[in-house]
Amino acid sequence: MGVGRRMKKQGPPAPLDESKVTMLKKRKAGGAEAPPKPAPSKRRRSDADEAVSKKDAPKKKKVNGATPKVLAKESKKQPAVTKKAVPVPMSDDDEDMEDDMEDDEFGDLDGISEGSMDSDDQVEGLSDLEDDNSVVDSDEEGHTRGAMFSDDEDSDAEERLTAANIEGLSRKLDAEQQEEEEAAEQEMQEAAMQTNIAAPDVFNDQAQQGLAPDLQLLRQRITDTIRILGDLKTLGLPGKSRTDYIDLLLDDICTYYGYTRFLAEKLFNLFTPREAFAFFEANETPRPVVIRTNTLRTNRRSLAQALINRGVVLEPVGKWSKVGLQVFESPVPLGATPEYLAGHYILQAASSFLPVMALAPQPNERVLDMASAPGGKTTYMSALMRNTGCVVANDASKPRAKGLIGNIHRLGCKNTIVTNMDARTAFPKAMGGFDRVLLDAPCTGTGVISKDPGVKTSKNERDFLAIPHMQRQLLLAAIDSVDHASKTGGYVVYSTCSVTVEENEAVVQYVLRKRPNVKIVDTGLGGFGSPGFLSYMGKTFDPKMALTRRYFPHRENVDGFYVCKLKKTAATPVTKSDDTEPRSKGPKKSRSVSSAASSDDESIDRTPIVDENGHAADFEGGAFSSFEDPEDAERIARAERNRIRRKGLNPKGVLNKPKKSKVEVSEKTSETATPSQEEETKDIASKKSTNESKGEKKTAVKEDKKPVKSKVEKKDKKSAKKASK
Ligand SMILES: C[S@@+](CC[C@H](N)C(=O)[O-])C[C@H]1O[C@@H](n2cnc3c(N)ncnc32)[C@H](O)[C@@H]1O
Repeated sequence: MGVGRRMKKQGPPAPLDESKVTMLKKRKAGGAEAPPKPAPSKRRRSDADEAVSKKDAPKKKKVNGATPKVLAKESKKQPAVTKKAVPVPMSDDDEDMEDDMEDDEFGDLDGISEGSMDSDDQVEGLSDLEDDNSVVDSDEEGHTRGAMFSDDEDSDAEERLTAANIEGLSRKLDAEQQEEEEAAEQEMQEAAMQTNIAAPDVFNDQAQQGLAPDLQLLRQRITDTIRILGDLKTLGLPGKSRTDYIDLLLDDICTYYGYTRFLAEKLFNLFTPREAFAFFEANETPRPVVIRTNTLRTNRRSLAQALINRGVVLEPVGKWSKVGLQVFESPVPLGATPEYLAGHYILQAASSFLPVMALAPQPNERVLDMASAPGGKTTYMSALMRNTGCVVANDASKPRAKGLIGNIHRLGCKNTIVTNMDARTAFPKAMGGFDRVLLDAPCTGTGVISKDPGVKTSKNERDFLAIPHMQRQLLLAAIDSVDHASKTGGYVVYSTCSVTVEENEAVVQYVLRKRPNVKIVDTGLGGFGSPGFLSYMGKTFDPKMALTRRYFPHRENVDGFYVCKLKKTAATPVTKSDDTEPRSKGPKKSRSVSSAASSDDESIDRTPIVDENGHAADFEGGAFSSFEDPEDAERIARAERNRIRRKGLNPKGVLNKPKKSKVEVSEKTSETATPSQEEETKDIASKKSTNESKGEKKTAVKEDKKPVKSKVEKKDKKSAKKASK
């Protein structure tokens, strides 16, 4: 609450220093030579100033079609069930794609979000983030707005640019201050109300008196319940437990914001009750409109100048990006300006810059963008690589791939190849050995509810099983497609626009188990964002999970996002299915699973897999196996012995005879599968076998029968017949 979120800066924010704006405005009025005067502490603008600027100011359309004041009021007073989030302008690509999506061949990916469909630009990786002095945040103390865009252009140009933009920024600041004042007043009223009521009886249902709930009362009850949960001992009613209060709160959240109980609970569990409320609230307002400068065509200052000349009010998105511009007001549609059509920028959510910044692709590298449409991140990568090297931009959806191609052309990316394949099976078979891979995975979209409120009701339990399953498969394929011996890279970045643990930390944890040849490394995104979870609902994760980053709408005022960077330290060993060599004892030799590797012995990578301390890792029966797991093997053997005993035979005698094992059979059938697919499938099978052996021993025995029956059983029957004769 408080300042409208669209007006709030993104990133670790500090309020805009109004004195700097005032100072520059005065300089503008009094000539460039006018000495800077100290800014008034309370009001930014004199009444005279205000009158002049109000008279002179052209009537500008807010980028979202509403004034910030109105927005703020809406967000404060109106509940979600009746209000709609103010729409963010869509990029041409998004609009084009809407119809196409209907008959998308990937209709089975219904529950999947395309994420924040935007693109990215010139970020030179971590080092640039650290020493980016050219981008000066407007809120930073001790510098003037004259240094807003960069330090490599003459100050006159800067002055003109700033002066043209200043009026809009000044209006923005006024609106912000007014909102702040209103919010503070409301907060004081709420606080006064709350302190008067020692322990409100939230179970006395006044909110639902008629047919429709009284949303004002409902909201009050939500805040009351949260307050009580913060001090249950003192404020809780006798006989009412924490669970009772949480139950009531969840019901109210569902009614007020319009979520299914299933999703409300899932999201609620990520936070404290108070923070959960802030999260649900933030999902009701759109994030700020951000554009990314395409540095293949222009630079940020020139772009800002051109747009300001068209009456757009903007500001650098934050110190963390050299290429982002946050747009506050625009009298022109941002998806149709000459600059847009000329490919000077792309509409792109701020959070979607982050995975590319973490990946930090370098010029002349070979990079794969596994799920790339509509290409916000692909085109950013291309720009960072200065149109050198090669970006393979893949997407499984043909209609979406068309939008991707459109963006690639518009933005002038010449180092990009578009492919249209299912990345789970295509990579690394079709292509491998990349220096870096980005997997911006299809997800449930719980981080972008403000853009797509349909998520509130459309995502069910099945989605939260099927989508993480797909994400795991894709991430294994991403890892297998990277060249661990790359001189410049060897990195994979995994990102989603979802905030659930199932789609983020749990997926990463799964691949760490399956691929001990990768480790989590720092994203290089600095202190921006929160660390990944180290534990959740009784599950603990790799301690390095803290290096992964989470972004939330209510914390950073960006779309909910997750970014994890992995470094591949050794080749992925081949699984048995494509290992034609006899197995030797001791540390396993590994083989690069590139497309060539599966067919060409020359490319066998014999680098032993080492752990972080450089010791050869022993994967016998370990992370790369499934039915080879000792406990599975033991279960299978026990079931087999029991089966033979039930036949009245001696298991020792029968089992010593040579026979075909189930593992061999299953290997043959899965010969065509890629390693990642195969392991994922085996993993599910292995889980199944564990469940069966726990509760359904009979089924397990029955399943084990098949491969053995053909040879051993027939022999047994024959010898039994002979004996009876
Ligand atoms: C989050 S969106 C990608 C957004 C894109 N990275 C960007 O920044 O513009 C996820 C994409 O994954 C694609 N996708 C879904 N399943 C896939 C698969 N098995 N292989 C490749 N792409 C897939 C979807 O078509 C969708 O375009």
